[in-house]
Amino acid sequence: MSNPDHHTKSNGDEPLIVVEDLKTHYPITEGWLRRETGRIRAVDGVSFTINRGEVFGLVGESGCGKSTTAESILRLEEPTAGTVQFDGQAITELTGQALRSFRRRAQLVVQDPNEAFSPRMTIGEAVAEPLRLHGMDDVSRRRRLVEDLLERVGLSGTDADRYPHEFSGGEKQRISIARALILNPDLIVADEPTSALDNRVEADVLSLLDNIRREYGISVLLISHDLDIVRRFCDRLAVMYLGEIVEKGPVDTVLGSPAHPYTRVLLESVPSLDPSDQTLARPLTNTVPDPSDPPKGCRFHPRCPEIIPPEHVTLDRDCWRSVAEFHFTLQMGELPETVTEGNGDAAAVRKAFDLPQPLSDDRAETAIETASNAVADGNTERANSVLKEAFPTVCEREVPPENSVDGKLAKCHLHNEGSDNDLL
Ligand SMILES: Nc1ncnc2c1ncn2[C@@H]1O[C@H](COP(=O)(O)OP(=O)(O)OP(=O)(O)O)[C@@H](O)[C@H]1O
Repeated sequence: MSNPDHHTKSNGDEPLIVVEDLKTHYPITEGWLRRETGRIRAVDGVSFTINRGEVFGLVGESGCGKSTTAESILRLEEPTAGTVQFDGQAITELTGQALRSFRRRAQLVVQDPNEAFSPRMTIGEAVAEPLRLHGMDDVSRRRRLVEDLLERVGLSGTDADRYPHEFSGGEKQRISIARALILNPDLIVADEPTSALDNRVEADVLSLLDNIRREYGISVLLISHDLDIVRRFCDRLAVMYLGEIVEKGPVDTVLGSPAHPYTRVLLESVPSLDPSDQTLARPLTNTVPDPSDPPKGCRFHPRCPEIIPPEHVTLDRDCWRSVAEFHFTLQMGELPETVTEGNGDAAAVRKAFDLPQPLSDDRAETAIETASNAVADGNTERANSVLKEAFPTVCEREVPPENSVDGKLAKCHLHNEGSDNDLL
């Protein structure tokens, strides 16, 4: 691309972006003195790298911290801790000219192109605006660059004189991409770039992004909750849950043979003929915990269909899953409609959770009997404490390390070195 603002891109093999233990917390305040009473731990210790010219995907349910991660990388949010290196420089230390250069080299494409343009500015003016702001005063030169870029994103040079309302959503997103490209960036952050578009246009816009990164060697951070999009367009990805990355690695291996139970839940179906495997793709509980008070140990443990039983428990997998579902459903306050606390019907409690009577493990049976009686007596607090004491799990007790599993990293106790939990 001929661009006077062109900077020399480093061709080193080192990654373009290195994020280390990044934390971005939002304070929760109270009263007119705005006293801090807590913190939303939107991003809570994430590490990953983005290589030059690659598309890196960040996936996870709404609210898991994807946008906050992106905003922290772009310095739109101030990180609470950790570092982000961009081409070897810590972005939080940039000031003056270096900061301006960074702003030019890292561009954002937002979700909704309908909100990205002023209705009073022509498309040409909008696309040229970053050039003007960065000091290029030569109007005809700006115009040439804009026309060239509009053609590259599949529009015509003469479209520069038209206004945003004359374009469809997909065309507007192409124009947003042209605007992001005009300063010859090294990184484009695309935050759910097609969520406001219909499926047909979505594929066109994503193919455009893909072509552009191939043509210009630009890195793309693609944020999406849609695993199909990530599968088609990304080289590597990170899966986020409650402010943490639970699994990361090449797209083929992470989505082809996910190592983390949460990734399996996101994928929804385990490719297996064994129907009991299907239950492993369904979370134990539905509520995503509050990011200001995340669960101890593994943050996914109250929902994890593959939660590890205590060593002394000898139940088979399905039965243990029923016990765990009872335990955490009660803890999260999600009892099914068929269970009425305090109605004296302990059998209904067992039935609702598919807990056979008696269980094959005596200690487990005693605990389940006591806990279901406590629910039937309306004493869920006692039921909770009985279950907590009877079924201690490493998943609740300890924060899992990042374990390497067949070319991916998974933050899960199932893959701890020396663990035979893979057999579960
Ligand atoms: N400016 C803010 N102030 C306070 N809390 C915030 C702010 N921005 C985000 N949050 C909270 O931080 C958490 C992470 O939000 P974030 O938008 O990063 O998640 P996300 O994965 O991008 O979700 P979505 O897909 O819905 O955009 C959420 O609990 C959200 O409510």
